[in-house]
Amino acid sequence: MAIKRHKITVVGAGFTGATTALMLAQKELGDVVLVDIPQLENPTKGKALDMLESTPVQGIDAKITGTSNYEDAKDSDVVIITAGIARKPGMSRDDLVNTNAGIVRSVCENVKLTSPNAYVIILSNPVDAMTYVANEALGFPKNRVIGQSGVLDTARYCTFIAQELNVSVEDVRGFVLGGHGDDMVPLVRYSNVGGIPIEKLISAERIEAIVQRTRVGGGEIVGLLGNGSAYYAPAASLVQMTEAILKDKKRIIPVIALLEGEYGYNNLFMGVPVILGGDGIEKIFELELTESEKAELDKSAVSVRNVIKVITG
Ligand SMILES: NC(=O)C1=CN([C@@H]2O[C@H](COP(=O)(O)OP(=O)(O)OC[C@H]3O[C@@H](n4cnc5c(N)ncnc54)[C@H](O)[C@@H]3O)[C@@H](O)[C@H]2O)C=CC1
Ligand SMILES: O=C([O-])CC(=O)C(=O)O
Repeated sequence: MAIKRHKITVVGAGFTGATTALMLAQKELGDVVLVDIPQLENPTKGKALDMLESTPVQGIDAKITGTSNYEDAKDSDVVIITAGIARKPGMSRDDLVNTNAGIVRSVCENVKLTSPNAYVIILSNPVDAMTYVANEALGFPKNRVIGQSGVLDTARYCTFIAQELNVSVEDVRGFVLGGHGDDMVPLVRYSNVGGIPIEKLISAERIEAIVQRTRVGGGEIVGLLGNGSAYYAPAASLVQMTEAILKDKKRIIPVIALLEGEYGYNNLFMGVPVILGGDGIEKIFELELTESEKAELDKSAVSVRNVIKVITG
């Protein structure tokens, strides 16, 4: 049988969705279908066509199409969900929960019917709770329902460490665990630069400042943009996750996964380090945590559960 290109659907053709579609095409990860609501069908087609017309200039082979019809997205290998509203200054991600739960649920009902074998990556906020909602609506095996938070939060953390030391971002390694809220848990003990623990290179006071800036990193961008939230780094994070799956790279990265006993939590979707490869979430790593790290993770887990309670009652 002829080898076919991968098919990747991005639901939500707004800032994050459109940026993700372009970045996916630029990496030639597959053909991209951009889906938005029927009222926005023409602008969605227009964005996709504009991107497609950039491909000869960029020297990339990828079809990019826009639609509001899930039949066009049929049998996608990966579906990325960015549909929903974004926060504005003064709002928390949790303020989006009721509106976005309805949107994510209806999107997932369509995805379930048209791409039953897809690996689904959720971005819509509050993302831990939205991954829970997606899982309920999809009914897919847990390795195929994956939320994005940790790649982005870790990227921000590593950016700030590289800036602090004036070294290459390529040499910075770290992990941010927990929910995608202001009580996320950057793991300082597991962070290094070129193998050197950051605690040997940066003062405790400056590390604490980096941790705090990471925790409110999304809010920093929301404050600067004034009318929406981050999209370049979130899109890059989604592309890294998609690439890990489609190329079976077996990356070790933090994603939002269903926890069934890991770290002592049950029936909870939250950010933990996993192997992400051709079968989605292939393994969850349970890192050894100190008492204070575990207490921070517990606090973050309580926040995630409280948001889920808003929708489940
Ligand atoms: N988890 C994370 O790390 C991040 C999450 N986000 C979240 O991603 C979401 C999208 O953010 P942006 O792209 O900046 O917002 P945006 O407003 O630019 O785009 C959202 C798009 O979703 C579409 N949409 C709404 N209902 C839909 C439906 N039922 N079906 C298909 N499309 C639908 C809208 O028409 C709009 O085009 C927000 O909830 C935001 O908070 C954003 C950045 C990072
Ligand atoms: O802050 C927001 O609302 C969007 C987001 O999740 C992020 O950029 O981390």
